[in-house]
Amino acid sequence: MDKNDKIAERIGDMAYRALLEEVYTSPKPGLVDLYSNGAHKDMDVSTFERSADALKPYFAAMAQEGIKHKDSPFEIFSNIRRLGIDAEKAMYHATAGVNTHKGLIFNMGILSAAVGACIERDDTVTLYSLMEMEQAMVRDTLLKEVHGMRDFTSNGEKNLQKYGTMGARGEAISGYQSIRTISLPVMAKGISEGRDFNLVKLQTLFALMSQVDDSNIIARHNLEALHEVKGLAKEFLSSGGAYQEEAVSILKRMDKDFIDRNISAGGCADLLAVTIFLADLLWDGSKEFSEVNEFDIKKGQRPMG
Ligand SMILES: CC(C)(COP(=O)(O)OP(=O)(O)OC[C@H]1O[C@@H](n2cnc3c(N)ncnc32)[C@H](O[C@H]2O[C@H](COP(=O)(O)OP(=O)(O)OP(=O)(O)O)[C@@H](O)[C@H]2O)[C@@H]1O)[C@@H](O)C(=O)NCCC(=O)NCCS
Ligand SMILES: Nc1ncnc2[nH]cnc12
Repeated sequence: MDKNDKIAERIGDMAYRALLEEVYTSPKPGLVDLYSNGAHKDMDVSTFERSADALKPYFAAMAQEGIKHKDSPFEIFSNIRRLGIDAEKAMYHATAGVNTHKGLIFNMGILSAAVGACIERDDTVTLYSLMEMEQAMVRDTLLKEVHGMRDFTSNGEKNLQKYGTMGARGEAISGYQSIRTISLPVMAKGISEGRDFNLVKLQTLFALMSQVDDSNIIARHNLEALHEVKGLAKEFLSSGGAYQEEAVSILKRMDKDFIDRNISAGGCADLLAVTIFLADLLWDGSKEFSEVNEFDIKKGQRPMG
């Protein structure tokens, strides 16, 4: 295995671990975790584990595409879209037809490829260089697709037509603004304060739920439900969030409520997984996050231990 294969494999492994770190975060109201299947009758933790196993080689293959075509971002994106379709098929095969990570494949696939391209081009990756590469890869193509959309079949497409919300595509088009401005700073602060990582991940999830237009909530309900969930998340955060003494009992009660009402913030769960991946990739744990803007891939160095 040559150097590039090793880097691609390491990126795939980091993506894989981020998927497991996300689903193991507990208790996540309405979502699958170690205590409950949330508002999902068709999946549990083992479904996500099987899906993550199946997807790992595809994230590595997408990183390889980034490495191979570092100077032609358009080519990277068109190549990984084909891989993305194959990854979706592998996901459905591993889960017996359940959609665990369709949206995640899109966003983690794009970023895995962008990481590969940055490392091949610069021997390192920063948040800035990563998002610059990602924008060169996807922005024009996705903007054209969204503006030229005529048939609205998927949940996200129906949401776009009905409400103008952009969902997973919107995150990619914006250079993952929700992650750059909401979740990554919360996660980095929690890690640098030495807090329990499960609580840091819960705090990060709620920061996302308080602001993100989650397609899953909209598709299952409407904008009113989305605004209600954002309000509940804001309330939870303002009473101390995941770091308050009563956090777990509050979240378990909220889980029952979300299950009864079929509320699931699958999009925010995806963004949590991507945030974990980026925190692992970009932050070596030695400095305050705000000071850090040049990162090497630290072989084996992981903020989460
Ligand atoms: C570009 C696609 C993602 C198009 O998909 P779609 O048109 O459906 O667009 P969205 O609805 O916006 O996104 C689909 C999934 O993305 C996640 N998501 C939702 N909101 C956001 C957001 N604001 N930011 C980021 N990501 C978001 C979410 O995925 C997760 O939830 C799914 C599991 O939950 P569940 O409720 O069970 O979902 P369903 O089974 O659909 O509902 P039920 O029937 O159960 O009620 C799971 O997918 C998680 O990942 C949204 O569901 C993409 O699909 C596409 O076009 N792919 C083609 C290949 C490609 O372009 N690849 C690029 C390179 S890899
Ligand atoms: N833990 C989870 N539960 C439900 N949907 C999800 N989508 C991504 N992660 C999820």
